Amino acid sequence: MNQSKEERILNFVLQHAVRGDPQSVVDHIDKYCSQKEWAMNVGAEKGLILDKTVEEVKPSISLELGTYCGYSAVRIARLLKPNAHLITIEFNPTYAAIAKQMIEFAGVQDKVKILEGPAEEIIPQLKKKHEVETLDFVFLDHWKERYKPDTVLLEECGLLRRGTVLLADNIICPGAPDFLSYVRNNNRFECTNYLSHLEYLKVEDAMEKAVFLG
Ligand SMILES: O=C(NCCO)c1cc(-c2ccc(F)cc2)cc(O)c1O
Ligand SMILES: [Mg+2]
Repeated sequence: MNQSKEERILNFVLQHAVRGDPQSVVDHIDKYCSQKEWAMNVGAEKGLILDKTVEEVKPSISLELGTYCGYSAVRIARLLKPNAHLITIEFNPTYAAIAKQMIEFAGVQDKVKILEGPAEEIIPQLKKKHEVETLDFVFLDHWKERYKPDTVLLEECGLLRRGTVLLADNIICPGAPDFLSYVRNNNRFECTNYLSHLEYLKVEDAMEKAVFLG
């Protein structure tokens, strides 16, 4: 049976990257996806914005919406302090299976918990089932039409606290217009826009940081 693009990305990493080295895994995914097949990883340029945000926040508990192949989960986990954790939610079971192997190969499996299913079902379970109090950092990179409803859901579930930082990918391409107007017109969020480019291309894209003010 023919391999999927995501399996080809994973195999390239397994064959060429250094096991237990998250930077090597990140670099090899970027190498494959810039030279062979485009894929929707956040990529190196927007990845630097993600890195700077994680380094600034120093989160103890982070949530990622949209795992895909695990690129940004590995990217975030490599920067986490000891005993800090990332929960990443992926709707697509095939992607989740690839990401699990990617995260284990990178050696960050003790810092990352992958939860499979729709975010709108899992978010309400985070407090009781996954012992989350409040979130320090949220990376939004799943279905763009879910950014706004899931942000509202995070707030309704009491998962945001004063200073929780949301960082959203793809604000221009594909775009998340209802999310953008929601956070920018809501006086409980302090927003900053970071202009960049779509992963592996010259196409414009941006990330939006929205700090919850409580
Ligand atoms: O849908 C996305 N993510 C959720 C997947 O479950 C996504 C899409 C694109 C993209 C696709 C097609 C195109 F033509 C341009 C952009 C880029 C991204 O960074 C993304 O995160
Ligand atoms: Mg994205």
